[in-house]
Amino acid sequence: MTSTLWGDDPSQDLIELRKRLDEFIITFATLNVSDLFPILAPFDLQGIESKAKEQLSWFYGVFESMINNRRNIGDDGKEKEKISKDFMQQLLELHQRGDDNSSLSLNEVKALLLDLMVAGTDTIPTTVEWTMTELLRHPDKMTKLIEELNMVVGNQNTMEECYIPQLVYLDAVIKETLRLHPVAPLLLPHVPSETTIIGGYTIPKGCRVFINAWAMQRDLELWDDPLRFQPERFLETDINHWDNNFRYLPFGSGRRMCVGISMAKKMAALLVSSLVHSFEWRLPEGTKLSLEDKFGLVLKKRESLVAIPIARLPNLEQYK
Ligand code: HEM
Repeated sequence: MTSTLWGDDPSQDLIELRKRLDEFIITFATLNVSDLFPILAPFDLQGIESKAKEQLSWFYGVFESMINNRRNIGDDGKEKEKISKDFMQQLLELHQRGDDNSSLSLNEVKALLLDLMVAGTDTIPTTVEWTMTELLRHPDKMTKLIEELNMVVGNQNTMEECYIPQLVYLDAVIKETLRLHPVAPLLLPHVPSETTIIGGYTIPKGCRVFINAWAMQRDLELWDDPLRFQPERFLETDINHWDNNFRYLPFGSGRRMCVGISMAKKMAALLVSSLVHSFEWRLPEGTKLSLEDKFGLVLKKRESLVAIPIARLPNLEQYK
């Protein structure tokens, strides 16, 4: 994720960055009484606001020093070429554009970098972990996926991105996992800019609205046998995250839906398919798979999945 955002900046301590990000996500997801009783907000009773400000200023300091490093890179062709494609460079170009309609302030650049780090870091590994858990719980679905991988990729090749469009069962497996285990179960809070009436309920301007996608995606009135892991349901119909019937919302909907969908779908598909194509997976003796989750900004497994990989490909060279 960080290499997509700002390439390989050797001045960054990635372990420290990851630790700080985990702490920031916890602060971000902590229930704040001021959100429920805005009159209490000035007192910051739990100290969440001051902590968040401190954490933000640490991240913004890191981004500022990276941006300054960028500015010090001269017109040396090689260096310029290396940084030209990363996200930070694209944002800085928008910052330097200087036209009022589309240029970004430096604070907006820093906020967007942090936004993408928070949104893109835990979501994909969590989706992969839930997918592998469901496949291990359902050996018949795992076998079907292995058969598809054998047919499309074959065991003489290594899984690569170019095979993804042909892996339709894999796509259905990931969609079904996101139906049962949406990583953002309540999406992100939305705030209407106008008072609206929806289904007879008045939603006042400025109030905070949470959408319970988790419950909608398990609703008996909307899905057949909703608690069953059944990827085939996505092969038989064309339910998709962009359709407008609002029963399947793993990436949200409308103008504020996830901006990372295409990266997320490709990375999750590449990771799951590489794991399943290259290895046979077994659970350690006596382990029972748990589906318990842990509520937070991202809906993670309560207990991490532990599984043992056994090489499946005939040629050990393929693992290098
Ligand atoms: C499987 C992985 C992912 C899932 C399930 C997911 C899901 C979501 C959901 C549900 C929202 C809130 C939408 C709403 O409230 O209507 C969201 C927002 C967002 N996501 Fe993702 N996401 C994933 C990966 C990513 C990645 C990899 C990135 C970045 C590269 C990303 C960037 C964002 C951003 C920036 C927003 C905020 C959009 C806005 O408020 O305008 N997401 N995502």
